[in-house]
Amino acid sequence: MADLVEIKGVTHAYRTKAGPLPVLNDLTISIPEGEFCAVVGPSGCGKSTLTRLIAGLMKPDSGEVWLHGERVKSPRKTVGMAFQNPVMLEWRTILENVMLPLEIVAPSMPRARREERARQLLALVGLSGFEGKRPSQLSGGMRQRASLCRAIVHKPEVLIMDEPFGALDAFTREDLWQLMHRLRAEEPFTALLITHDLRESVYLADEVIVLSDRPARVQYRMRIDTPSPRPIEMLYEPDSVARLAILREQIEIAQGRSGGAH
Ligand SMILES: Nc1ncnc2c1ncn2[C@@H]1O[C@H](COP(=O)(O)OP(=O)(O)OP(=O)(O)O)[C@@H](O)[C@H]1O
Repeated sequence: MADLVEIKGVTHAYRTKAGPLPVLNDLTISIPEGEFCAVVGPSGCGKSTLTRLIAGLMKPDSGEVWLHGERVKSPRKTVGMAFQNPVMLEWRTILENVMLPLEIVAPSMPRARREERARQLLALVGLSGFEGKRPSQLSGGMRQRASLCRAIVHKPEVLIMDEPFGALDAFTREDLWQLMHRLRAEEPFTALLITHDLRESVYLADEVIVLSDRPARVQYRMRIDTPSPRPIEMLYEPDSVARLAILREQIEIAQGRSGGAH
């Protein structure tokens, strides 16, 4: 069976005043249904560009993007997205923010059902009692929890996350990592996570993909077969420490900084 997300030989360059800026170079990545894929790579190598291509917000110069066996040619309503700074509408309550994708994807769903679904997810992430608050009344971590609910409320084909935990303090970040595993157990999804945090990639992903410097190509892949949910202590085990060392070295190679001393 075809994988849920298929990126086949994608090459792309931005047109800039200074001429073409090649960002992706014959990139091929597949994510099977229900898997969690993390993409790491040097700053500016083209990771966010990849998320825009999957969401159908841009078309590649060559190559193909497929979702659920359908070629992506225009923006997809059925993709869930979460970013570093969640864009929440201040004039709507948290509950109404979370319900938003359902209004777009399932406009005929009765309001009571949309509300029930949003409340159920908010309870799952520990935000019961905050449904009526405005986004500015929540902490950064709470806003990110709500934004994750909004990203999965409509059961998206794929959940795309671009540095969603990057702006949070270390403790809140680890809390949210654990929450991701709980969410996966309750609400199975297929995910692509862009991150600069190697520990995050090892703790969360079934496969970690290291991209080379721009124009990005797949430089290295690592499978992590530890079943989800994973205890946070996993990160301190020798297997994880060894994986982190390999990934770190791969990033150094991608940045052209490896002296081969490791
Ligand atoms: N619309 C655009 N027009 C021209 N150049 C762009 C555009 N969007 C991104 N770029 C450039 O393309 C390159 C890749 O950008 P992209 O945001 O995909 O990288 P990234 O890996 O996500 O970066 P970071 O890790 O810093 O978030 C960068 O050099 C960026 O400046």
